[in-house]
Amino acid sequence: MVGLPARGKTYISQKVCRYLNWLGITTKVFNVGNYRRQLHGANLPHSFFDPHNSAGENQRQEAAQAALDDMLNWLLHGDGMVALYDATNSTHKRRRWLHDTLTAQGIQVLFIESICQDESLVLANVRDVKLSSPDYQHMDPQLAALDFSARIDHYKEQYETITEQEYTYVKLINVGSQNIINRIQGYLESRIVYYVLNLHIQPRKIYFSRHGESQFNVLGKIGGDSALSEQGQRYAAQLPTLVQTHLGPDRQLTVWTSTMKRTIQTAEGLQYPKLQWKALDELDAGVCDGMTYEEIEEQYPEDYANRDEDKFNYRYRGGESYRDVVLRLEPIIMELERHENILVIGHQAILRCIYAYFMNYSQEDMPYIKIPLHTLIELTPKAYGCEEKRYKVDIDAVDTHRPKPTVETKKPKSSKLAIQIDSPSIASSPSTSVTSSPTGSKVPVGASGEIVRDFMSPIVPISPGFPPKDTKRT
Ligand SMILES: O=P(O)(O)OC[C@H]1O[C@@](CO)(OP(=O)(O)O)[C@@H](O)[C@@H]1O
Repeated sequence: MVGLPARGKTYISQKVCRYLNWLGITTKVFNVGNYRRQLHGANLPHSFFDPHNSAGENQRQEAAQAALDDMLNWLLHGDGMVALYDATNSTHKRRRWLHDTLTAQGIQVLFIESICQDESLVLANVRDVKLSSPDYQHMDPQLAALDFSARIDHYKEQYETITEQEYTYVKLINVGSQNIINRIQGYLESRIVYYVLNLHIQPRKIYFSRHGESQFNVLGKIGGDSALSEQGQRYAAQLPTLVQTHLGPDRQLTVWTSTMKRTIQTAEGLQYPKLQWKALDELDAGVCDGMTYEEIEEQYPEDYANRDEDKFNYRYRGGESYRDVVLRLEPIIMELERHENILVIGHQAILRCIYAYFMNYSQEDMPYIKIPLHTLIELTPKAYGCEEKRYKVDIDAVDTHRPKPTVETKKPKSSKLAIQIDSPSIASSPSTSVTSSPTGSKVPVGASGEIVRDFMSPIVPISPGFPPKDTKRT
């Protein structure tokens, strides 16, 4: 990261970290401020950051070195794939040191610089985030704000924006009003850049609701494309008032559904623009589609046990795993980041994956998150996470949640574990097969006239022709 204090560097680092971990790319943030507090204590006066204070300068370099050592250790000897080095890194000298140390170890470096000239945004960030940091605990907020702006001034004295044309970098100027990218190479860098370009900080709400109870839900059958049950229809009828009550009148909202009957019917009464996404269709249960869990256990006992063993990676025969679903939901995450108020009317597995991204759940816990029927979930993105509220509607519905099996309830482990390690195309176990459905329909218009967006279609094209890069890590 590169930028003056209070330019959203920590926010961006944490978002990128969450996004990459969600995709299965082991990522960690190394925040130099935390090392500085550990080594030299919090509550340091702004003079500590004065570039003419050589003692302070040395101590800051000590913290920077300690963070870099840990980061290198984690990347080279731990399981780290991507690390975010969260500090101001605001001089050519500091960046040269970082760049040379990292590239000498075969680590690919991408600088993300955040520039914000809008003083009101900077002040809001100081007020909302910085004053509650351990640096200013027990301090009068007004004095703390003055101290922090004096700290920013010290950094401004030395600040050098990135001009090093030989480096790979992205500059984010005034939260998306202008972006500059330089020498971006390879898939991972492109993904990260594409992601940060979609981030915004406008206040907004993200709503999730499963479809109303379906006829298959009542029968205990999974998958299918059944219509709503009577109770489900009652939920659909109440949803518009529920949404309006919590969103507020006259507020804009876009409603996303899958292409399946149960979500489309649930959205029917909502008077907002709607969009159907193929990518939001429920996890494809392959040969088990339309069966109850009991029937699956009877007819495919090994598969049943294997799913309990590793639910995230287990791929239904001819269907999908949660891991597959995460990959096909990536464009949805990009679009969710880009948009303002959104209501996603989805399915159990789909909403678990999206919710896990926002609420930072591990891949292991993701398939067991409780997303009950007839409940509206409201997320309000804040500086470093989301605030959550759940509104349960008083209309009975079946409970489709199956808890994580404990050691006692687990079936004996099968010798033929159907685990998919990476992408669908490299599945090797005979009991796994590549899914056919998520390539999805290319039909642009849905049955009821809405636009259907295939999950593979890019929303903003990434410039082609980035030169290929070697196997170095970022
Ligand atoms: O991964 P598990 O826990 O099986 O949950 C996913 C299942 O949830 C269900 C309900 O059991 O979703 P939905 O209500 O959207 O139909 C199934 O269709 C789907 O296979």
